[in-house]
This record gives sequence, structure tokens and C-alpha cells, in this order.
Amino acid sequence: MKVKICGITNMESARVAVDAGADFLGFVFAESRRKISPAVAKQIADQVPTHVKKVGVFVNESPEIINEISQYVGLDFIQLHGDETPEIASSLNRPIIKAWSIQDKIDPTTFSCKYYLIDSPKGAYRGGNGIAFDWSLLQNLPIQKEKLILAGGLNAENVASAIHSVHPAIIDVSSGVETNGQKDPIKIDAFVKIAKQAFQTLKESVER
Ligand SMILES: O=C(O)c1ccccc1N[C@@H]1O[C@H](COP(=O)(O)O)[C@@H](O)[C@H]1O
Repeated sequence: MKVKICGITNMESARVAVDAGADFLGFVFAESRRKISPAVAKQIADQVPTHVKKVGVFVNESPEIINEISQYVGLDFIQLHGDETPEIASSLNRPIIKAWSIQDKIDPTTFSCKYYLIDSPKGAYRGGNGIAFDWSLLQNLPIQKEKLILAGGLNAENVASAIHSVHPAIIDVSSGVETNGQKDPIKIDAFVKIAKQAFQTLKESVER
């Protein structure tokens, strides 16, 4: 029942996310307006407390470069958001988050991963397009909820409903905590707090 804030490009956004209670921060090393250099990601990562996990997002990057960046920045997870093969995933030096679009042929048995992330259909980029999808499409997916990360067009208005409909282990947001293309401290804070409250309410209703 955790929250990932993706597309961090500066220390201020990282600090707001950490202070609000985010569990994962995502750094995008792929083509995106949120692309960050390994050097800047390392500066930020070095100041983030160790209980907050650092995730590197890659799209069809070579395994050598992914391993080099992950080692240099001190990543905790590697998120594969392209067409990477299971062989590539197994050659990497950190636990894997495998991302699929809801339109893909999703077969978790082919990948040995820590988490499976389901995102919206591809848009201008492979991810981070801020478009939600029909969560009922997740109903018949063969992914254990404990391994499921829900992404795609989440924001403070829809995240509680997403958590109650899908019961994911983690929710992930990028565009929904931005204003005019920049991370917005007020939106980050609101998103994390609403998501955490919704996870807590869900937990209590399951335990009752
Ligand atoms: O955030 C990006 O720019 C990005 C670029 C390339 C691949 C993945 C990217 N981010 C991931 O996209 C999803 C959904 O983002 P959004 O909330 O709909 O904007 C999320 O998993 C990010 O980790």
C-alpha cells in the first residue's frame, strides 16, 4: 500500500514527496520532458532517506547502460517501460518493475519481477502521458494484487476511487501532480495524503 511519485527532476520535488510520505521516487532516463541526467539524479538520490526507494525508468535502453546508471545513481529498482525481453530483465543488477500498457499482451509468467506496472495505452511517449484507462480491464489479469502497480492518469481526484476499485499494492503518478508541466508541491502533497488515506480505509474495510 505504497505511493510512487515519478518524473522527479529536482530536489525540491523530491523533498516535498518524501515529506508527504511517498515510498518511491521515479527518475526517468528515457525520452521524456522529465528526462533527468544520471548526475542530477545521483545528487538527489544521495539526499533521499534510505527508506524511500529510488526507481530508474528506462525504455529500450541497453542493459550495459541501465546497469551502469543504476550502480552510479544508487537505484533500488529498475522500471522497464519499453519492449525489453525477459532475458534483458534477468541481466540487470536491481529488482525489476516491468511495465505494460493495458493494451499489450500481458503475461507475467514470462518475467521474474518484483512488481508489474500497468499503464494506459501508449501516447506521445511510452509513459507519463496523463491518461487514465478503464480499470475494469484489470479484473481478469493474472497478476497478484501484492505485485500490482497501477499507473496512468492518476490524480488527487481519482486516486481514492482507483485504490478502492483495483486494490493495487502501489499507485504511481507523474502528470497528475504537475501544473504547466512542472511538479506542483501542493498537488504532490494532496495526492500522497489522499492515496495513503484511501489505502488505510481499504485495509480497515478488508480487516472488518
Ligand atoms: O513520466 C514519464 O515521462 C515517462 C516517460 C517514459 C516512460 C514512462 C514514464 N513515466 C511513467 O508513466 C506512468 C504514467 O504516468 P502518468 O501519471 O500518466 O503521467 C508512470 O508509471 C510513470 O512511472
